[in-house]
Amino acid sequence: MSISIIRIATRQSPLALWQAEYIQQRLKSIHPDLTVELVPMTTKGDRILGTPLSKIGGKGLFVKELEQAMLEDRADIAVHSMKDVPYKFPQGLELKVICEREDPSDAFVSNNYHNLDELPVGATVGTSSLRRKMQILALRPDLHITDLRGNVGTRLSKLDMGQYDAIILASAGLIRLKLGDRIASRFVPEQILPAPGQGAVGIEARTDSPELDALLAPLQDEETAYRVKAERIITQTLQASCSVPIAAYSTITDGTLSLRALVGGIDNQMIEASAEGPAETAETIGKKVADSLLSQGAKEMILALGTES
Ligand SMILES: NCc1[nH]cc(CCC(=O)O)c1CC(=O)O
Repeated sequence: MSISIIRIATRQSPLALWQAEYIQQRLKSIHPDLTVELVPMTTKGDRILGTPLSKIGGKGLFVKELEQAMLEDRADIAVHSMKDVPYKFPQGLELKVICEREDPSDAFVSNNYHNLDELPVGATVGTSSLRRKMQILALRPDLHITDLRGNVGTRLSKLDMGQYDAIILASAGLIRLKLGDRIASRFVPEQILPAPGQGAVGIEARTDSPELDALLAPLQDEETAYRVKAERIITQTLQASCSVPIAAYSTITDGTLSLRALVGGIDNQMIEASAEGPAETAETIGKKVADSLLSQGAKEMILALGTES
């Protein structure tokens, strides 16, 4: 029996819908006879908006309902921002493909200032990401970092209402929503190292679907897949939840993958490691960097964070 329809489980935020529609269009253009439908749903993460993510159980809250739908055969695939996908998949589901990466950088967004250096002493910067917070404070210890949640549009309106001098968002999300003109400047990885997988979307589906796998395979971007694989090994090896400030970013030049990662602890302590090698050995490179972080006490730092507040 051959597959004639693919149902995409999706959240209803503008960014989630963009990603689902992007995959819908790509699948349709590769397989013109295929019907590709969206199955919109609301997740727990969408319902609880007032509390910092790190306090309510993390990013997994945004994927559970989608995963349930696939396991119960109400949907066939889910499209994720790779940086929001926990490293562990539930029994019966797996990551199938990783698509081409958008700009992986973090963006400085402000109506009054061009970059971090221009901000006056003690200015207020909005972000709920511990990864962004630790790296901004390393560059500018004087700044006040305050929480900022909600989807991209909500975050921008909070900036526009004057609650923050600047906010930090992923460039990729802004570009996809055609809000790229809100980017005042982009951070280079030496300033703010991106989150593992930032800017890449991936597709999750049931493990027992070889026919579906064949339909999805052409969407894979090999370079991005190696890079994201290397970056995600860090989170996986350290078994870090999203309440741990972790950054990992890699590039591939002439077949050589270079990976750098950071882990933050209490009192703005920060450790880092890097390694490189042939792109096909992405996993080994990831493990090498993770081992170096472990030997510098990453595990103890993470445990200390957990018992902090
Ligand atoms: N945490 C929310 C989230 N998840 C994915 C993106 C967009 C960038 C991407 O696809 O990596 C964003 C917005 C942001 O962090 O500003």
